[in-house]
Amino acid sequence: MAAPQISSIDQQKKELRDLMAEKRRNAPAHAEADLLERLFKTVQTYDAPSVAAVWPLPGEIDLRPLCSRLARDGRRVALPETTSKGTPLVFREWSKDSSMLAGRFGTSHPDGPILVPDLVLVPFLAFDRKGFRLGYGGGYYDRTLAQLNVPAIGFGFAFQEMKSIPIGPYDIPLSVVVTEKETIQTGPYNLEG
Ligand SMILES: Nc1nc2c(c(=O)[nH]1)N(C=O)[C@@H](CNc1ccc(C(=O)N[C@@H](CCC(=O)O)C(=O)O)cc1)CN2
Ligand SMILES: Nc1ncnc2c1ncn2[C@@H]1O[C@H](COP(=O)(O)OP(=O)(O)OP(=O)(O)O)[C@@H](O)[C@H]1O
Repeated sequence: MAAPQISSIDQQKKELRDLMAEKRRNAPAHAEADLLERLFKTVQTYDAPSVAAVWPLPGEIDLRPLCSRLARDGRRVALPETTSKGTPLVFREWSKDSSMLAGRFGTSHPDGPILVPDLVLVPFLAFDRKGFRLGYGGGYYDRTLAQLNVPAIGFGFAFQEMKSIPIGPYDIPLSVVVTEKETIQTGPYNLEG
């Protein structure tokens, strides 16, 4: 039987994914709190009534304290439900009393109504200064952002920066990338949303 064809971009992405997952396991402790603080301040510059965050997978940056803070600040908070492969994410409203349901690939989503966000916080394994990112390879955020057309704020640690991320035909650049060290304006939406 012939081996499955993997494009060279997909192969490069797989190698970067393995490297960045390893680096993230060694992240310093204070960096995460610094990142959440900067991310909160960045969200505050957007006039977005509803903000999509993510519920952490093991080893990921934990946005749960930020979710609570955004809700207290008067934003509606949405979290993604991981839909079947090849379809955009669906976002569901979260509040501190929400029950969480188990979803695909170990993800969790709130047992709440669908809420279309005005701003999306996007996780990544690696990013570059043009706003391109490397995710888990599901293509979920690219499909979702293509459909929503709202600003996307990427968040991660400074060491996740790469000189250049291999770009595929569907990759949509982030508007801003927030790390524990800086807030990098990358895309066309910038601060005005
Ligand atoms: N916390 C969190 N939630 C998130 C994401 C994320 O990166 N972090 N996503 C960001 O997109 C979406 C979920 N995307 C994911 C895509 C693939 C896999 C995954 O583990 N895939 C397996 C095998 C897939 C398969 O069976 O084909 C793997 O890659 O080994 C996990 C999450 C939405 N929710
Ligand atoms: N809008 C789209 N329409 C069709 N295919 C797409 C679209 N967006 C992404 N894909 C495909 O999905 C696959 C995975 O994409 P990619 O490697 O960019 O995922 P990722 O951004 O790393 O993952 P994620 O967004 O889930 O974190 C690729 O084969 C890509 O071509």
